[in-house]
Amino acid sequence: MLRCQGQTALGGTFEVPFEVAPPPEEDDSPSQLPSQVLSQLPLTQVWSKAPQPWQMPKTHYVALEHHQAYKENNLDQRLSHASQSRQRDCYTQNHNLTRDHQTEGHFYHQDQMCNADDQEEQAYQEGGLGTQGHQVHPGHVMHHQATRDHQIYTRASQSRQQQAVSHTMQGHRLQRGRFPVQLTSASCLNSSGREASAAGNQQRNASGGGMLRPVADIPAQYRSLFSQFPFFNIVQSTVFPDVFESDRSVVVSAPTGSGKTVVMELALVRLLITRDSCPPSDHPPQPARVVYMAPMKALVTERYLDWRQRLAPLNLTCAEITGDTEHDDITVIKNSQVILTTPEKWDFLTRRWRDHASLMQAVSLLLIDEVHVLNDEGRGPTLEAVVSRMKTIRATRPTHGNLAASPRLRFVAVSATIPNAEDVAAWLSDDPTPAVFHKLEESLRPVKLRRVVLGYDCRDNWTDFRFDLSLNYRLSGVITNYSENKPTLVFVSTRKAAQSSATTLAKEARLIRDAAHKQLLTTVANGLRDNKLRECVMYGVGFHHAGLVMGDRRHVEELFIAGQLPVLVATSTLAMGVNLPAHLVVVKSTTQYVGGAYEEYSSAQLLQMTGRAGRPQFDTHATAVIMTKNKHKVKI
Ligand SMILES: Nc1ncnc2c1ncn2[C@@H]1O[C@H](COP(=O)(O)OP(=O)(O)OP(=O)(O)O)[C@@H](O)[C@H]1O
Repeated sequence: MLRCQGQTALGGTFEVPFEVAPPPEEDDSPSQLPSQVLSQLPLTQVWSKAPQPWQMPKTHYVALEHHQAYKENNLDQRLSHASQSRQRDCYTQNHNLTRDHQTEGHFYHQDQMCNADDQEEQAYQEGGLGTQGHQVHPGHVMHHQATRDHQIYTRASQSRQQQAVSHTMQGHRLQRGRFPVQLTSASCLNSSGREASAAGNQQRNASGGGMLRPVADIPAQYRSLFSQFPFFNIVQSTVFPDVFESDRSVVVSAPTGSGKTVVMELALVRLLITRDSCPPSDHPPQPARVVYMAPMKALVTERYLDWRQRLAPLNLTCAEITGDTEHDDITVIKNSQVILTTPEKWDFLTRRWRDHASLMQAVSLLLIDEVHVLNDEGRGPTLEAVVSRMKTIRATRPTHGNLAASPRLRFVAVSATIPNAEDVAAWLSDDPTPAVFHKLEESLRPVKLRRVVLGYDCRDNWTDFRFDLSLNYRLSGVITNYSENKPTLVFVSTRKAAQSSATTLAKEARLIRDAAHKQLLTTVANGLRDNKLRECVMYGVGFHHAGLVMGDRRHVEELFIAGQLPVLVATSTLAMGVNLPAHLVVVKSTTQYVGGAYEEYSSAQLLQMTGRAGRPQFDTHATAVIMTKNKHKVKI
């Protein structure tokens, strides 16, 4: 009888007895982790990321005696990270693995290793790693092996695993699509309202739900869209069956930075595949169109710039149609397959839709980003009107013989902060095919986020403006304490505050790394139009708000994304979805000036702002610091 030990999220320990099944005699197919073990695991425990020995095919089965070598050599050691194939070689050659001789010279640095005591932290990171694919250490995922008294971790090369998934690794078979990352039961609620346990999840979805789906599951001609990573992350993999393998409308509520753009791209590819699958003779007069709607022009522009480039190889033409663009919008729509717009602009364009009925009826996919604006008193009604009108247009659509050639209008709505995803799904539903919803919890955020709330005194005679000003002088200390010398984004409520905070920081903080850094910043600063911005950038601080000319904004964004601008102070409008991620996010004061008075940020606004913390490509963890009045501290 073996025992698996570990720590729970609440700091307690757990111990689960289990037996290891003997290696399968005849059958080469993987067996499963004993269900009694799974059922006893704490909910917060992210479990193994690679096949356990008892899940491996016979030829991969590793007798426990070989693990004794690990155990004896590593009792007080940090954990070893070995590529799966190397491990197999080691095992079959019965190598004794020593600390410095692991994996035939493939020794991993101490800082890439973890201690069994850090199991929960590591498990969390691995959840992130699994979801990011390349997060903790590019190309590696964790293989988690329990022994009698000690947890031993090994790392398996992700690329090897991918090969295994595609059945090419040394001729051994692992089940396609069953990339071994399991969801914690508390973290996933599907539209049937059931929580799925790790084991239950596997059973629920034998086609691979609960496992990371490889990009190889997408037909080859569309894979270029997902070339940056080998696997869809845990959020994307969870919704994959509903988004990519069905035509139902879907609502996805998932944490900030969890890759919801890819979810929309999966729906887009699904539409292309459906269209491509039918003979050209069956096609209706208008080609199928996709409309992407986001509540902010900045977000639309960002998506347009990205998709224009990435969708071009798929022969898709994108068009950005917002209030800012001045051209014959209808002609532009006719000439494009993907239209990126705001609800307000689409509302305007579709009011007289009967004048261009066939054009509007050709919209087959409506992607709604940041769908939580439905809850916004000002903008919600417009979005609601647009969706209702699109439903009407859908209802009037002539049906062509071949459904694949003339797919129904499908809605895919995503957000990080939609509390009532089920209501939105019900609203988007179509009678024969009700929409599904997925609510994925914060624990699935790829980059773990630490939230710190700092309270400050506000004297009785101070106005909110005065309090806000006083925080300028605290910023430098907060950044020094929490940034780990990594890029920091500071959110403020007004343009004026952005400029004044940046100016104070430029005077107080020491952010220049060396002479070369100074030189680079000076060169960029000299190209900026705004005098104040120029002065600040020289000292490593930028500010960003709608009052700046577009060129200045772009330069500052690029400098920040490149990691050369240590601090960027921005107005809170930048928070929603715009991809300027930082290691540290500071929310300087929780009040904003609206309609002539100060009011507290809503929790959704705070979530959007703090959600910018954590750059999946660079960070395994991130920090968000919220600076507020002492009296408000408890409320946040
Ligand atoms: N499967 C994946 N593996 C690795 N990185 C990924 C994966 N999917 C997405 N990413 C990266 O994660 C980052 C965040 O993605 P995205 O902007 O789509 O998140 P989001 O959920 O829309 O966030 P927000 O709610 O903040 O707008 C991007 O840099 C993207 O390239």
